[in-house]
Amino acid sequence: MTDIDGVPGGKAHPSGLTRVVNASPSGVTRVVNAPLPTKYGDFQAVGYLDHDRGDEQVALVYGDIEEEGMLVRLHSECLTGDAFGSTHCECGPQLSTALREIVSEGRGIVVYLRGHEGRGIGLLGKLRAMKLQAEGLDTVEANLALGLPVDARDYGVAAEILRDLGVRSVRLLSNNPRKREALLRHGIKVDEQVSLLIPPCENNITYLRTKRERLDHYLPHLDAVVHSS
Ligand SMILES: Nc1nc2c(ncn2[C@@H]2O[C@H](COP(=O)(O)OP(=O)(O)OP(=O)(O)O)[C@@H](O)[C@H]2O)c(=O)[nH]1
Repeated sequence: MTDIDGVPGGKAHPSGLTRVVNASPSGVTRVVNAPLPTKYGDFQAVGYLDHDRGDEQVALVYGDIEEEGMLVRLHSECLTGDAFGSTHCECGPQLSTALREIVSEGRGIVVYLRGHEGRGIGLLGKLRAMKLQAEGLDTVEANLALGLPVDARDYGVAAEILRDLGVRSVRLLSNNPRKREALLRHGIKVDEQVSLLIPPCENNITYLRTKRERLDHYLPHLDAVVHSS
């Protein structure tokens, strides 16, 4: 068990508010731990600086950290879904469900991945892709029509953050097999992939079917939905 305030090599920042830990060789620095009470439960927000990309990253930690088998969600940033409640995708409900499941388990971590917006093509790229989807392309075709990769996300920073927190193996809350493969590649064991199935709605059923058919996401619950498109 690792206490996130007791990181080896950690030292109190003169401000007394932050804790600065030496940069790890892999390029993330833990900058601050702050209590984050939420409507789901009381988390610790652990803030990191990613030196390679310059991104500010955050991990939400609930309960005591275990080295093995932590329930972990790697959540790709989605301003439209997470903050605005867009029903184009299921990102918002996936985030809230993950936070709830972690609280109900008593421990777990959400790594909220900045720089992953739009599967890595950025907010403006995603909005342009959404416009093309409204005109009839699917989510894969839309990225390609813009001359952008279908999925440009890298999970190296997520693995570095998990390692810094003292996590060696996870139960991964995700329907995307590529996240599992990416974590394994970056040296974090995945004991289990725990699906995060959100009931579809009229606005996202086509998008979800595309993710299942073209991006290999595990979404068996879509079979139960009457085909409307
Ligand atoms: N390019 C693009 N990205 C989108 C679109 N809708 C949502 N996203 C982004 O997709 C990312 C989430 O990826 P998904 O493929 O939905 O799910 P995932 O994270 O791979 O898999 P799960 O772990 O099961 O959620 C977020 O960064 C969203 O901003 C879209 O229409 N086009």
